[in-house]
Amino acid sequence: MAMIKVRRGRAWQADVGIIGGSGLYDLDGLRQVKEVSVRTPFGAPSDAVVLGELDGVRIAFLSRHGRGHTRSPSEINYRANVYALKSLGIRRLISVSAVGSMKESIKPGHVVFPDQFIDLTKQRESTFFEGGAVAHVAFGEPICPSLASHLSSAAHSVGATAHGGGTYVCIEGPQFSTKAESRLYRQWGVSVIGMTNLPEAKLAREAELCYATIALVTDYDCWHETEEPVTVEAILATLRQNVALAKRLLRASIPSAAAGGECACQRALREAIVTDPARIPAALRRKLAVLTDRLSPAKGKR
Ligand SMILES: CSC[C@H]1O[C@H](OP(=O)(O)O)[C@H](O)[C@@H]1O
Ligand SMILES: Nc1ncnc2[nH]cnc12
Repeated sequence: MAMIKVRRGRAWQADVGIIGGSGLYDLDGLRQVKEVSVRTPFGAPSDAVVLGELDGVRIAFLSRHGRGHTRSPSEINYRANVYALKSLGIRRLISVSAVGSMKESIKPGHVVFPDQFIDLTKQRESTFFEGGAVAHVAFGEPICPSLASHLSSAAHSVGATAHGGGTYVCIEGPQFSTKAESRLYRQWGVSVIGMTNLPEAKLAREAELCYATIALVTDYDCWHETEEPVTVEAILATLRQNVALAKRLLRASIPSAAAGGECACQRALREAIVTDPARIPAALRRKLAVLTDRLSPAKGKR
């Protein structure tokens, strides 16, 4: 396996990053595949990044929990994952995730493209900016509407039953919710429940990446009166049927997603860093360079 330390001299540039969640540990149809073990100043990503070409688009694929599913949602180093993909040059990041449904009409086997989040996590590192550099990015629209619309169009073309929009409540886990919690989230009007996407979306925004999620519905959590409460066994059984669909959907969406123009997500840091640059220690500036290089006067502040 190639070992690369990616900082400024980027050896291989990808267009689109994909983070595969539960059940999606690889991609079909990738050509000229190589694996790279990316080191980041935030530690090690969940696994090696798989690089390759899919229908002419350069892809960087990372398994969120690691191949073999070795990291729980609380143990995933989201910062290293997003930083590693950013350092490979991607501008768009597609997440694929298993979720529970919080509405009767959203059935196991369906696909949801959430556009909002509620954060109930408790112990996640969800910013790159700390220790002497402070940034506050806008997060009112946490999902890139343009990327989500490419995914949603592709969903129809591959025959998926898809729901556009909806709120994803992100719990800490790894335990599933209690019935009281599940009923409460339903009162909040959320559409789906999961344990991973919120820190990733925050970090993607700080990394100026367009981010959108393909949420594969696997269960009705534990609120449903007549369905069995969620179990891992049931989730994996539904995923076995759905992963092929998710792969087809990815393949159908990637060419148009990659061809999309620049959008506001890719300028998220422009007005966000409040710290006086003269006060940011040189070592921290180097650590953040992959994220902030574009903003330095030499590269032209857009
Ligand atoms: C294995 S079921 C619970 C697990 O699945 C989801 O993960 P991901 O978003 O990576 O597909 C959920 O958030 C839990 O981590
Ligand atoms: N019911 C559920 N709760 C949390 N995460 C999930 N991932 C898939 N189903 C889930």
